[in-house]
Amino acid sequence: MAATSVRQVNIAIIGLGGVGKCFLSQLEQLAARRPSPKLVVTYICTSKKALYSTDHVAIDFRDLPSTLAASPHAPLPLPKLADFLGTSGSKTVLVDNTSSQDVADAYPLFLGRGISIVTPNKKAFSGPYKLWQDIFAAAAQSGAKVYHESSVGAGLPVISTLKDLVDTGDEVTKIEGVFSGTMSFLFNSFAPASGSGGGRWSAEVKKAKELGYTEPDPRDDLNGLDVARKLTILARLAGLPVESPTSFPVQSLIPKELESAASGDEFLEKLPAFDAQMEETKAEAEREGKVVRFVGSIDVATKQVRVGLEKFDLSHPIAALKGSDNIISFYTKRYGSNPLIIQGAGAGGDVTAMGVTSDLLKVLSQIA
Ligand SMILES: NC(=O)C1=CN([C@@H]2O[C@H](COP(=O)(O)OP(=O)(O)OC[C@H]3O[C@@H](n4cnc5c(N)ncnc54)[C@H](OP(=O)(O)O)[C@@H]3O)[C@@H](O)[C@H]2O)C=CC1
Ligand SMILES: N[C@@H](CC=O)C(=O)O
Ligand code: NA
Repeated sequence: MAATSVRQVNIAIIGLGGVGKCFLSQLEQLAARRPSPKLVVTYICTSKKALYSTDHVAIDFRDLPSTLAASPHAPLPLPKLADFLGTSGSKTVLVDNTSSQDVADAYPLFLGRGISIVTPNKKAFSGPYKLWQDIFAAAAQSGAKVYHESSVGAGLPVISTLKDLVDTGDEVTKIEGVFSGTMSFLFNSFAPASGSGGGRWSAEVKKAKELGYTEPDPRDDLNGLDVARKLTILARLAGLPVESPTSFPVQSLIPKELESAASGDEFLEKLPAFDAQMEETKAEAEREGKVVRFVGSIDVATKQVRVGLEKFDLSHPIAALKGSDNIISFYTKRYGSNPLIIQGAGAGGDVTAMGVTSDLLKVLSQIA
């Protein structure tokens, strides 16, 4: 019997933080379970260091991040990286585990060179509408694939579900819910529906960062921009050409006095002095027998997108969420008045990396 040939796909990884490390561990397990195609990691970098060799030899990533810290290489500039990956002679998938706008802006370049992309980074898909168009045009032209499931709801099947609804001809009329793992965690612990417990707002923010739920700079969660980015992505997939995440009303929870904080660390240090503001927001809802939660909605017919605080009865499913759970309801013509609902952890390294790894599997099934 003839031996089965083992095809090879090269993998390049940018970003090795909370999500990147979990992705690497899932990749190792995947490679062990599935001998074909052979997955060869040829490039890994953080913002400071890179591991690669000019002859595209497989990187042994078992001793990371210490080997990476000891590497003499700085990351390749992105156009050089596109050359390096585009000339390897093998199909290549770039995994962007950063929240970098620069890396996101280079997606059309990579895709145009035939390099597929999987990523939890929201910046490319929620940036200027022109970038969105360039990304999908470059992919269509070269045949490279681009998947970003974890850019909304972490590993929850939010994007794939919305694409399936649209691609099968359903009409999405409204999307609403809790889209931030950080905001969900903060309000579920600061203002639980049970009424008991509830730590100080600033302490809960610190905890959310330690648990790996927040953006690298937690102000990007608290100013509502992270949710606005997710709604921009979903609105575009539902057919609304939203120009940017700042083109609709977004409520910020950053105290006015801290808007000019020089860094995320300075912001966290000064936040305890403003706990009374969130205590008042919580108390106001309690006086009405409700809890406050941070939500978003897209009304496709009226083209209205909004992000901010709302009060909910204690019996409402949004009031009863736990931990970092997201809940996302899709109202469509087919589903009528009972929406299709997706609920579960919406932040955290492992669940986010799961979305990235499953995107990689989708790409492999099409290119290898
Ligand atoms: N954490 C979560 O629950 C979720 C995260 N996401 C998204 O996943 C992505 C990663 O998040 P997370 O792992 O938590 O973030 P981290 O801050 O933990 O890690 C980011 C990594 O990216 C690297 N990096 C940043 N900029 C660059 C650059 N220009 N070139 C190379 N490397 C760079 C950083 O390197 P260095 O260490 O040198 O700075 C670091 O290794 C983000 O886009 C986030 O929005 C999506 C859903 C959920
Ligand atoms: N910071 C984000 C991470 C996932 O997108 C969140 O809290 O939801
Ligand atoms: Na998702």
